[in-house]
Amino acid sequence: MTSIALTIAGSDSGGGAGIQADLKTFQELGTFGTSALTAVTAQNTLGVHAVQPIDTSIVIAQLEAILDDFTIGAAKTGMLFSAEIIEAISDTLSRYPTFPFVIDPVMIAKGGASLLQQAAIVALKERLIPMAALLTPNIPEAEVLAEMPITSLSHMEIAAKRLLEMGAGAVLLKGGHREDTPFAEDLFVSADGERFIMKSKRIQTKDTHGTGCTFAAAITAELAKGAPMTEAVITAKHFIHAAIEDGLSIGNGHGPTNHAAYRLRGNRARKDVELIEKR
Ligand SMILES: Nc1ncnc2c1ncn2[C@@H]1O[C@H](COP(=O)(O)OP(=O)(O)O)[C@@H](O)[C@H]1O
Ligand SMILES: Cc1ncc(COP(=O)(O)OP(=O)(O)O)c(N)n1
Repeated sequence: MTSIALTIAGSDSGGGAGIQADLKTFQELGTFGTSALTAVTAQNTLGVHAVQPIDTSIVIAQLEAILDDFTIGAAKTGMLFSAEIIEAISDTLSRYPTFPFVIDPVMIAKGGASLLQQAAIVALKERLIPMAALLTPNIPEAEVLAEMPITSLSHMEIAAKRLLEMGAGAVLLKGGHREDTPFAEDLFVSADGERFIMKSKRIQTKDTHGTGCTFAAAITAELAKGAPMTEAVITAKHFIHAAIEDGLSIGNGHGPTNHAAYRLRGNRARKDVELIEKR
């Protein structure tokens, strides 16, 4: 049976992040990708030049077209831009059968451009996070949502707990932005009381455009295929590690991660580059 995944996100004309990264990742992990576009960005490896949100009626129409026809195995969100778009997504999804829903609370692009209006943060917290099977903030996003600074693993623990209290089924707090460790350490906690850390070496590279989108899309693809949440996030960590390690040095800024790397390695984790630490 074909597993179908859905991304609700913005377009990155440069192809490294956003809808493009999500669809490539869905394909690489053997799922059929569908998409509802929330915004168009004129973007490349150097930054975002322009942003045009999609009219909410068109966001709703895209979701209805997909959900009226397909059985979605899992979905994710990326760039959502405005409170109006978030509310439209929440209202529309509420009218359909549920599926595992991954919220990647995208706020700011690598070059500093805003991908979420300040006024949309309340809508994100109140309307979308309670619908999430998994919330995947990076450190700056978790700092905004949990309203606290995060500079250590113990801060991550406190913030993740606060985010769980907002109603998500689980939180994967990504540690890529940590400066106090040579590791890329992500903390997973769930409302069911599960907790573990996924730890890999930090790769020295500038080619990390789209890491967050790709990671959340890989989790979504695995969930769409029916993997339990824990297995989905572990497989996705291997996927993103390979994608960063074999990152593409194209363009003049931060090159994109290599979505094909995990498949080219035979869809297997390499023990020498990845350590999963369960506590
Ligand atoms: N330099 C790196 N080396 C290895 N893994 C990394 C590196 N940077 C980020 N990661 C991993 O990539 C994933 C995305 O993380 P992060 O960079 O924190 O998110 P975002 O792209 O949303 O800012 C996480 O699993 C993180 O640990
Ligand atoms: C259209 C669009 N959506 C999301 C992002 C942010 O992507 P992310 O994976 O967090 O990667 P960086 O921007 O940090 O490289 C984006 N840039 N564009």
